[in-house]
Amino acid sequence: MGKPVRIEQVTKSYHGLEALSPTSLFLEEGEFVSIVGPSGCGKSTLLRIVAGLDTPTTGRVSVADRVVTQPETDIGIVFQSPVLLDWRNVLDNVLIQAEARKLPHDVYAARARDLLAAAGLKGFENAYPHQLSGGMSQRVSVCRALVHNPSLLLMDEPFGALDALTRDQMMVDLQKLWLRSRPTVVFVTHSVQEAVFLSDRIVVMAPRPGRVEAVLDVPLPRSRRLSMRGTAEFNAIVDEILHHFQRMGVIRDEEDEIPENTTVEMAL
Ligand SMILES: Nc1ncnc2c1ncn2[C@@H]1O[C@H](COP(=O)(O)OP(=O)(O)OP(=O)(O)O)[C@@H](O)[C@H]1O
Repeated sequence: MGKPVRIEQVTKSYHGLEALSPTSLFLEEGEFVSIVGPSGCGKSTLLRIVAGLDTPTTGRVSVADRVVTQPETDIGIVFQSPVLLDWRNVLDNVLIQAEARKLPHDVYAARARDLLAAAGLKGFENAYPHQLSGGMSQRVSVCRALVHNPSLLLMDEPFGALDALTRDQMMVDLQKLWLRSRPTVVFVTHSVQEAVFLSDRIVVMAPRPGRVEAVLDVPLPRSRRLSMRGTAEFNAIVDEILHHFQRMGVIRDEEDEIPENTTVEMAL
């Protein structure tokens, strides 16, 4: 189970310019929270600060009451690009995290195989990165981020480079993997539908300077199925988020209204 994360009045300025204005957020243990917002609103900055890869200008982040002051070790991170090592096979790429933490190889090799099977990669353990599709490579990255059973999983547009069908499958698979161990998740995405499908709560961010515009609950039952995207409950939440972006002037259409069931992938 994941640990709670407390973000308290965090700001970030670069060269005197405020990229992120005071941001506070509390993530409960095992909660899946997505951050959506236009380019440049500080999503990646906030994620890096939570990971301890960057320091806030003011404010602080704590994970289970311990203030983050350096790169966290009990976390898994997935970026948009899979960053696999070409000379290591799939299993050995997943095991990098375990090796870096000097964890027992046999135990973690079994766990890696189990995760790969759950991610639909059974039979590919000995394949090399150049033999994988983009979706398969990103599945390997997700397994690598989870193999040491982290209490916090941070994902920065992990499916952004994938085609729509692969993204759909990745959402389903990620939900399945998350439900197995329930780490606390911060998931940055430009896809409103992806955020609604996966999240317990969604943070809508506004740009210049980056700030939290709204936080929405997603009270849809789990485990969620792709067909849920056709339901009124699902689309009401999508519409609510889109209206926030309309109000901010981030998206517009000709009549300045959002048509029913609009799919906004990357208008942001
Ligand atoms: N190292 C840096 N030096 C100077 N400015 C930076 C640096 N990193 C980020 N910024 C600025 O901070 C702001 C927020 O950037 P950030 O990458 O967090 O946004 P984002 O919401 O993740 O954007 P995107 O969706 O395009 O990835 C931007 O205006 C960016 O130019």
